[in-house]
Amino acid sequence: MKRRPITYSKNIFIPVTNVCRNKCAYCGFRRPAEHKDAFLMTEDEVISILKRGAEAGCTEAMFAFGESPQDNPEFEKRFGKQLKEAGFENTIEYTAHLCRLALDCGLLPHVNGGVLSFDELQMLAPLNASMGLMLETTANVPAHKDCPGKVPAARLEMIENAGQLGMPFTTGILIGIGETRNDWIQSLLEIQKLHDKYGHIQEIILQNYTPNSGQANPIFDLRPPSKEDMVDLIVLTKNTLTPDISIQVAPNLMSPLELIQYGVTDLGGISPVTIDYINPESAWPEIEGLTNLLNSKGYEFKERLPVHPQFVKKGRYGSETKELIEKLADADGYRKI
Ligand SMILES: O=c1nc2n(C[C@H](O)[C@H](O)[C@H](O)CO)c3cc(O)ccc3cc-2c(=O)[nH]1
Ligand SMILES: C[C@H]1O[C@@H](n2cnc3c(N)ncnc32)[C@H](O)[C@@H]1O
Ligand code: MET
Ligand code: SF4
Repeated sequence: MKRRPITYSKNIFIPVTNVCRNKCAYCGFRRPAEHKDAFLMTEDEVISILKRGAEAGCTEAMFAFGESPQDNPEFEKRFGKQLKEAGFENTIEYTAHLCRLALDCGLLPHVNGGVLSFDELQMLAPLNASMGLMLETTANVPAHKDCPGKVPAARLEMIENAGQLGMPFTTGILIGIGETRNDWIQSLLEIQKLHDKYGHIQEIILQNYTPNSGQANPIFDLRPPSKEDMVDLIVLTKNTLTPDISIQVAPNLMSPLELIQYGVTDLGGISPVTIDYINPESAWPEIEGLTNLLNSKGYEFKERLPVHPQFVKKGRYGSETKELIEKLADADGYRKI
């Protein structure tokens, strides 16, 4: 029997702001608003990355950034003026504008800005090919101390809201953060439950916690998963979720060659242009080399859009992305070559 292809999306990563209301112990991306390296990207900075992405043939602009930065008065003090002068009340309004710029440059937005309210989701949904939020885990782990946005119920609620809005959605679980194996199963079951209700989950990311030098918080209860842990998780996922949900691992965090045979179907966003701002020391593999390697092992490696083929074929994505998706997709819903 012919295997289904392994897919990926050629993307750019736009980290709109690294200020965040949460303090995840594993995160090396966040900076306190008063820190010298805290930033809110300017429109010109974003445009410059968008242009480089378009030139390199990317189709996805992934906006991943700190959650509700304006909850922090220091953020308002330092960046409020920059936002207001650009004409925006808050980061989400600004992100909507950046999504429009991405579409103008020929790139399809995928926003993951942490927990968003229903109204915020509703504002961004038409401008996105798909959206995302990692569930992380259904467990209350110490690594999520002082993280209002990592309360499992808040995350599940947003994933449910995205389902009500009909958005193709990426979620996932992060392992090695103090959870148990039973928590993996509970997390998978909650994700499947929402998918049974709304049919909107396009992929589940199985992310292995990876230490990096940016971590500002004291590290407790964190353990980088072994290859064996990831294999167990992949097999569990394959046996728990319906097969219409892609199983994604990040090829810069663990060698995909040793994992794909267990049921991985997707390698997520790979960028020829930007680094992975979440794990900056973990370089992206080069796409051509990875393609040859996978082909030599008998796998087809196929480029998709940030919205998975079955949703492309159903016309299910943000209304304002329709024209570009129709231009970029082939008859099977993959990227046209
Ligand atoms: O480069 C990254 N891409 C991440 N992506 C993007 C992902 O790799 C792809 O862009 C999606 O498959 C959409 O095509 C995420 C997307 C989400 O919706 C939620 C979480 C992530 C996490 C990461 C990440 O840590 N690094
Ligand atoms: C964007 C996503 O990146 C994940 N994330 C955050 N920090 C790390 C890390 N050190 N290693 C692996 N994944 C991480 C979280 O799951 C978040 O939701
Ligand atoms: N801060 C958000 C979250 O952790 C988005 C990804 S991390 C920059 O959910
Ligand atoms: S992982 Fe996301 S939510 Fe957690 S501190 Fe980092 S930026 Fe904030």
